[in-house]
Amino acid sequence: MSIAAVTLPSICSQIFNCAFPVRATVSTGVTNTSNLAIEGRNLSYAITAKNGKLVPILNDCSLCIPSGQLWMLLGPNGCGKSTLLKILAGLLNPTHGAVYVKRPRSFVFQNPDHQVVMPTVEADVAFGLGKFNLTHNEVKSRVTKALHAVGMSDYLQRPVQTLSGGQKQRVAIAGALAESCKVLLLDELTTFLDESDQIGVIKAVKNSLSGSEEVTALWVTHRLEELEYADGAVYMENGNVVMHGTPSSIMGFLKERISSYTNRINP
Ligand SMILES: Nc1ncnc2c1ncn2[C@@H]1O[C@H](COP(=O)(O)OP(=O)(O)OP(=O)(O)O)[C@@H](O)[C@H]1O
Repeated sequence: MSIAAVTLPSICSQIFNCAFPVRATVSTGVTNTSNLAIEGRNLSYAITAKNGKLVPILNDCSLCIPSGQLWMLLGPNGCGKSTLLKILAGLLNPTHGAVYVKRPRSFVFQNPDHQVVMPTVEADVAFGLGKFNLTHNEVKSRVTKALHAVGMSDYLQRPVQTLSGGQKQRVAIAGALAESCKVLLLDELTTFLDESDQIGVIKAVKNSLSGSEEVTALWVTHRLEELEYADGAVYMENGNVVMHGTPSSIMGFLKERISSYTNRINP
């Protein structure tokens, strides 16, 4: 499949049955008029090097992700995945372009030991709810529901230091869900996990999207096998969004790439 066949506007119009773009833009972002949870348009990001020169990290990246779906953000080391995710999380400001992400949004970090801060699972998931002025019963109900969504109901009183890496990631995701987060931005959560923890976390994310409230997840990964759990994927190289589409179209494209590379080095 050629890259041109799956450019962003064609994918957006296939998914949403509309032309791209169909919305008003303001200088600080994008006003969303369709059922998109995440939209980035022509996003660029550069840093200023010590010699004062601008070093481009992202070049004119566009993507759109429908509500209620799990999408993967894939690409080789250093292509800009985490930078793009941080822009979507509001942790970095793009040098150019417009971004819309449904609120509240939550960024979950790679290292499971950086995720959990309280002594028990229950206290950790409840931690972020302090700002909402909820009753004790409301807190309890949100914590229970969120832990159920990630398959951790039986761990309510567990000291967090006794959890595996994947269980810590699931507790962190439960914390975001308890806060009624609409968008989960997940940065290479499975990097430090063994295979069973890895699958447990992906399934927990998938399950957390199937509830009544529409939660959307964007998952950064290196692992192609994780694509099978996704509803869609964005593939990046060298600071560019190269392709945006269904997992099978991305997989086909990557297989073609790998086989042409293999043919070149081993004719
Ligand atoms: N603050 C910074 N200063 C200098 N270079 C940076 C900075 N932030 C990112 N970069 C560079 O930008 C490029 C993209 O980094 P980024 O972390 O977004 O890539 P990535 O695709 O997430 O990589 P990985 O898969 O290895 O985590 C890399 O070459 C990185 O070294």
